[in-house]
Amino acid sequence: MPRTRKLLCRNVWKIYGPQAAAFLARTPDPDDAALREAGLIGAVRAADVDIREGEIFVIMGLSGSGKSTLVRCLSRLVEPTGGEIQFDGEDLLAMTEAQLTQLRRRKIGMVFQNFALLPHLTVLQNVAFPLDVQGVDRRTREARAHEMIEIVGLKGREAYFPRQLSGGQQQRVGIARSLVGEPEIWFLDEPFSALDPLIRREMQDEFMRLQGLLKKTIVFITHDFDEAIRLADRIAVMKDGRIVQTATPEELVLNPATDYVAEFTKHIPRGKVLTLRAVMAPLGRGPYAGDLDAAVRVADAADRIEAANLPFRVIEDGAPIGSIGAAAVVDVLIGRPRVPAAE
Ligand SMILES: Nc1ncnc2c1ncn2[C@@H]1O[C@H](COP(=O)(O)OP(=O)(O)OP(=O)(O)O)[C@@H](O)[C@H]1O
Repeated sequence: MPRTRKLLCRNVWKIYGPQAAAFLARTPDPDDAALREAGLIGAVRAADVDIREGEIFVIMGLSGSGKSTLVRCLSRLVEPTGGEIQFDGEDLLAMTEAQLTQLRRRKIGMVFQNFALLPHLTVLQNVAFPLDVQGVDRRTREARAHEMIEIVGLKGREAYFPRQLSGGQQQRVGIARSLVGEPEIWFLDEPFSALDPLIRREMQDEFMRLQGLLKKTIVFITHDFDEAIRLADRIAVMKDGRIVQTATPEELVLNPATDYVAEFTKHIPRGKVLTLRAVMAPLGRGPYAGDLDAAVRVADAADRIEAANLPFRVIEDGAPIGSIGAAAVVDVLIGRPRVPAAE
């Protein structure tokens, strides 16, 4: 996993209601009762987030858990009531309005659930719009917009208006527009929630393909745990304004921190989440059918492993670290607990 830190939050709070800042100064870690008594809403409570360059960081939680508020705090679209936020090592909360505007224009791309396209502009004009605001000349911005439209698969529809496009196509325009300024960090707030399930899956695949090309740092909000599992390098699970656990999908499934997290992970097919590293046996004497990467998910390697007569070596950083055979794969797929033996 990439290590350079992109965005750091320490003890971030967003409390809505009268004199929230003074209240937080007096009561540094208010519980439910203290907030209720003061007539305040703790939308984000003591959030710690550490987002690394190039990762897909998903914030997952049910409606009202504080996801949107937290993400808006990260770009100061919402002013945090307390805490510390660093963007590329710079103190976000100390920035002036002008610095923030520059930061949002040049470094941040955003996509929302409701597409938020400008209805009277064509696809080309919508995608080029952020560059227009930045004062980029027409030739350059249209050339960039054409490039992005092609990347999201809408070539040929440049002259259409949003109303002439399907929901999935409109969201592709939103995605192209959010990327046209070449942001360093990409915030997506429930971008696919308004789409029907089939199109939604297609857009998730498309999103992963784009990320393979662009390798952005991504903060992705969803209330759908399946979506989180499919897309995330790491997931922060929120409940009542608090982050209850931040972990890889695999860690969440193997070691849920609370019953609440366990409830989400319960129905997730293990093979889709567990990697070969998590289920492999010690290295034996061989012979082996071949090598497989330790980070591959069991479900993705299952066909190959089951079709072979011999086990595979599991490789990490070029070195063999274990072995995996068909029996172990079947155990994971049917959810049978097992102590792995060397193969
Ligand atoms: N401007 C506001 N004034 C008062 N309370 C607010 C405001 N914005 C959000 N809240 C409250 O903060 C809490 C968190 O809201 P938020 O929108 O961040 O949740 P969410 O997890 O993004 O929900 P959803 O998935 O429904 O968008 C909710 O209880 C909400 O009612």
